[in-house]
Amino acid sequence: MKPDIVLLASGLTKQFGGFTAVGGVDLQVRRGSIHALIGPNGAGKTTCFNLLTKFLIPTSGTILFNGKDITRDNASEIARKGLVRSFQISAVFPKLTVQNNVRIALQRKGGDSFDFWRSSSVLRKLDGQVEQLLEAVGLSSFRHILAGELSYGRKRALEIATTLALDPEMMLLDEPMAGMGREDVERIASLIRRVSAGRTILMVEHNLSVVSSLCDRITVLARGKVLAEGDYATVSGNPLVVEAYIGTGGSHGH
Ligand SMILES: Nc1ncnc2c1ncn2[C@@H]1O[C@H](COP(=O)(O)OP(=O)(O)OP(=O)(O)O)[C@@H](O)[C@H]1O
Repeated sequence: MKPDIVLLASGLTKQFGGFTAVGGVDLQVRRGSIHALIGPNGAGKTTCFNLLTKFLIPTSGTILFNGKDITRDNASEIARKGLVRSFQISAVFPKLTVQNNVRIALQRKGGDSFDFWRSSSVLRKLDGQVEQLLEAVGLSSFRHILAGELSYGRKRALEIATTLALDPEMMLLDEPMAGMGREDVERIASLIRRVSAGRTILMVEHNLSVVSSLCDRITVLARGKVLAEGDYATVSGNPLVVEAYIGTGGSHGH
């Protein structure tokens, strides 16, 4: 049986020269949860995220995915194991239609061979999957639009579709709401809630109202360390968290 803790980081540390950006972070992400990593500016969220998604190599510490050590794996190795970072691995091609972007993502998962294209039954199956994914992210009526012409929020929805095409067990989202207007934020939040069924999601997110309504569990980082952890009510009521946010002028750059 797979462990209840799908992603487990222990003593995760990253130093840049003499500066410790992340220092001894322990993180446990429970299977099936939506988990957020928050914290004031410079807390080490991005560095931590890059360590977990293998964009950076830790100075020390270990990362286990489904109980297996992935500390030394690269980004494509962990993607094959079911741990996929959205918005990076799933690049969107702006000159292709929405539909073809999803098709290519599915084709990648399928192995990308010549035989693949020759079999019409495989092609029909693929069409069905494209349809399902477009529907899942609310882009069915935009299928023939070039991806580059989509609004910002819909582009993000397309990125989620191309990530879902890989059918990841765990999705890592880097600030999914960054740069969005309120309407898009609500649309993407409900999309994330829908696609979280049967998966685990870890996200770095600055928008605290999104975090409060979407996430089951929140880890607050400050100065490269875990300051608090729990549900939103617990962490937002923690005086250390309030102080950390006030001390650095908040997380929104005001
Ligand atoms: N490549 C690097 N070289 C040197 N220092 C770095 C590097 N990357 C990050 N840092 C430093 O590490 C600290 C943590 O940065 P990080 O970007 O992880 O924080 P963050 O919580 O994501 O901040 P923000 O909310 O502002 O994006 C910062 O002080 C930053 O200047």
